[in-house]
Amino acid sequence: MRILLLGKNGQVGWELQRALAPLGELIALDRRGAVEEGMRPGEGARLCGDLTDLDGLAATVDGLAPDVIVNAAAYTAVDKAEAEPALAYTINAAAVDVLARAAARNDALLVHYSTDYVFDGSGERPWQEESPTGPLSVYGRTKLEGEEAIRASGCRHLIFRTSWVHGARGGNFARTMLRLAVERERLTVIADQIGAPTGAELIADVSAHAIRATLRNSALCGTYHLAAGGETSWHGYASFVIEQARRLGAVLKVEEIAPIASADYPVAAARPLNSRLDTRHLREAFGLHLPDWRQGVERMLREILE
Ligand SMILES: NC(=O)C1=CN([C@@H]2O[C@H](COP(=O)(O)OP(=O)(O)OC[C@H]3O[C@@H](n4cnc5c(N)ncnc54)[C@H](OP(=O)(O)O)[C@@H]3O)[C@@H](O)[C@H]2O)C=CC1
Ligand SMILES: Cc1cn([C@H]2C[C@H](O)[C@@H](COP(=O)(O)OP(=O)(O)O[C@H]3O[C@@H](C)C(=O)[C@@H](O)[C@H]3O)O2)c(=O)[nH]c1=O
Ligand SMILES: [Mg+2]
Repeated sequence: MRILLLGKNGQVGWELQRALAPLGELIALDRRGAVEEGMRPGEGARLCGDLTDLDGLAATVDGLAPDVIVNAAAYTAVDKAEAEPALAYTINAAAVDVLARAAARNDALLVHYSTDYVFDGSGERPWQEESPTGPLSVYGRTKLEGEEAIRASGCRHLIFRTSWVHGARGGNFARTMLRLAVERERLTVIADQIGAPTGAELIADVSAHAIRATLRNSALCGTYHLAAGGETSWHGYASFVIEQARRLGAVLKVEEIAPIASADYPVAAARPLNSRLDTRHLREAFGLHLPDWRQGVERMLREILE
């Protein structure tokens, strides 16, 4: 079996390199691409991993004819996307459309990631897969357009909507809090946005299990919510990170972590207040357990700090 992984050096992509390796021959690309190994030096074809190169991307999938395409690449700078909507659209929607059509042509399974930011954040009930969407930001809107392109293409697919991703490698909220806690005595952190921090390791491992199951049973194809168990606010998340980091011996300057409202934290892109994702469909379809978010965060902190 041949697997094509795009975005291999992002938080999720990095963990997928590990989790997908035992499933088959893995061709992992970042935006710089690679040269396919030929029989003789210089003979290999150029492999494109750049999601802004739509023709290169289609040619790469057709050339490799993979059994599975896993797309971990995305435009993830939420505030910056408000000023760069065209680029965000190309990477999060147009390129995904190209991948979905190529998957359909090559009868490949397409695995893709989406976000809690496709929802408008109203209410307090966890969102289900079929709940009405209503993105508040360019990032959320372009991610939703990517999902819709996949569903319209007719390709076999798995779309995993996840939330608040963290990994030991790459930029994320926990790392930002650790950095600020060294520099400042007081942090102000939003306490009225509720969701679940989810580890890139967990996402990658669940993806590998789900891919194996779906290759044996196409009825499992579809859109699933994939987030760690439990819920918290960004303030609760920050407080846990600081407390655990101290327990692990980190020397931090911070003395106060003040809870604030979203309205008191002006940013370019609006975020949903309710980012809770109901993961029952995923757990039941694949027979998996999703551990509490604290477990993944603690593990990441150990990896960073010990
Ligand atoms: N991060 C989060 O909190 C959440 C993420 N998601 C989704 O999960 C998936 C994985 O996210 P995550 O791993 O955290 O994201 P990261 O930002 O860590 O990784 C995204 C990767 O995409 C790459 N990329 C960006 N533009 C291009 C391009 N034009 N061509 C090729 N690669 C490109 C980046 O490369 P480079 O480093 O070179 O820019 C980076 O390696 C995404 O679909 C994201 O939307 C969903 C919910 C939450
Ligand atoms: C740095 C900082 C952020 N915040 C707030 C802003 C924001 O609402 C929240 C998180 O900040 P971030 O910039 O990490 O958030 P953001 O980049 O919006 O994170 C999102 O990324 C995309 C890719 C997703 O798909 C989402 O699931 C989510 O993880 O915390 C504070 O309240 N205080 C602070 O000091
Ligand atoms: Mg961010």
